[in-house]
Amino acid sequence: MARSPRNAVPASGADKPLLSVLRGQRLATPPMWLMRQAGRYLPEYRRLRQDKGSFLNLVCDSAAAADVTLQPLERFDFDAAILFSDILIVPFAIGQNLSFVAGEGPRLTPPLVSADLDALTPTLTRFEPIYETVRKVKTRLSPDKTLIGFAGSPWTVATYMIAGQGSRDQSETRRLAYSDSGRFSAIIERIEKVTFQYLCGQVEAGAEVLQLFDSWAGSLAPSEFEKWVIAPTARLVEKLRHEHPDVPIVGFPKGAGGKIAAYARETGVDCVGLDETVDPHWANRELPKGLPVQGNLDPLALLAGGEAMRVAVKQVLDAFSERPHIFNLGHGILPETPIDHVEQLVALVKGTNG
Ligand SMILES: Cc1c2[nH]c(c1CCC(=O)O)Cc1[nH]c(c(CCC(=O)O)c1C)Cc1[nH]c(c(CCC(=O)O)c1C)Cc1[nH]c(c(C)c1CCC(=O)O)C2
Repeated sequence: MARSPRNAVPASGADKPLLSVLRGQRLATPPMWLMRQAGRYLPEYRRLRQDKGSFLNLVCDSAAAADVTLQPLERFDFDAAILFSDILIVPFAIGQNLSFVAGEGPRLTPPLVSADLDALTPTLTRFEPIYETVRKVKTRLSPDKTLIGFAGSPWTVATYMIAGQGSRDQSETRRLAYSDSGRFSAIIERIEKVTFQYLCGQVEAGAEVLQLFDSWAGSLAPSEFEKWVIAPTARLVEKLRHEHPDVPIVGFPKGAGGKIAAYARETGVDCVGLDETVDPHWANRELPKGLPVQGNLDPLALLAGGEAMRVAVKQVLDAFSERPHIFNLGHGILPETPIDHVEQLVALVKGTNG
């Protein structure tokens, strides 16, 4: 099925390569950014992070979070900045307590596996510092760069809210979805509603693209995937589209394998993010013609660097040479990644490596 670009390119976005690709144009040099590009592999991030004490303090300090958002663009010729925040700010605003335990990951209390949704007191003012970060970044961003806002998908956010933490196979959440689908639907719908408000707030503050991170999309059986990944994402995309028709939406159903084709056809996203386990040639064959894709270099190829990285980069570039493509990793950059490998990657993708 051929796909025509949904939006005409407005004058304000005409000189932003990332927006051009999201509107269906193929560029000879793909625009690029890296998931988790602001983070622990950067010494300047580690310094600021230490000064602020906790990750949540850093996220809620708009001036510092704006600095962190822009740090990677000061070093590398990336085409986009991604708001420095976290997908778990939504459960925080829905009323769970949020903390990040060093070496163990996030904690949300009370976990909804035992607590009732109605016991939580929504506090949407918890979004205010994030919107302020967006405004601050926007005033400092050069005109050819794009600011990406984001949220987690309802399914992935639900897995954290229910377990109260990350989980290996999301089994508590998958079990609840089968055993009490009414209660589970209510949780999904609450997340969907608050995420919609949150993303609209980001756009109103200046975000130009939205990405939905669905990190645990891969853990669901196909019919459950339809119910809890595709349907809520499609509803969210439709509402956002109605409110902000010019803002492209990238969906990233990590680990979804062959179900990515249905995701691309049925959710209405403008671009599909691919993780590194997806064969780019398969994706190019199976995804709707003309649909932009984002990805999907293995973060470990970047970590390894050298000839292995060069080969892997070429495979990704070649596979998507006839489709609108945003170059990215298949998942977040690893904290141990050497900075000079990132420099080499940018040179390879941008063709400035001689
Ligand atoms: C599942 C998920 C989370 N957060 C996110 C996801 C979806 C993507 C994915 O699958 O990685 C998304 C996220 N988290 C962060 C961003 C910022 C923007 C970016 O640079 O991409 C984004 C887009 C910052 C962060 N979020 C977190 C850090 C590390 C915090 C620190 O500095 O200690 C950063 C930079 C913390 C976090 N946040 C989360 C976990 C599980 C953890 C702990 C694990 C870890 O430390 O990597 C939840």
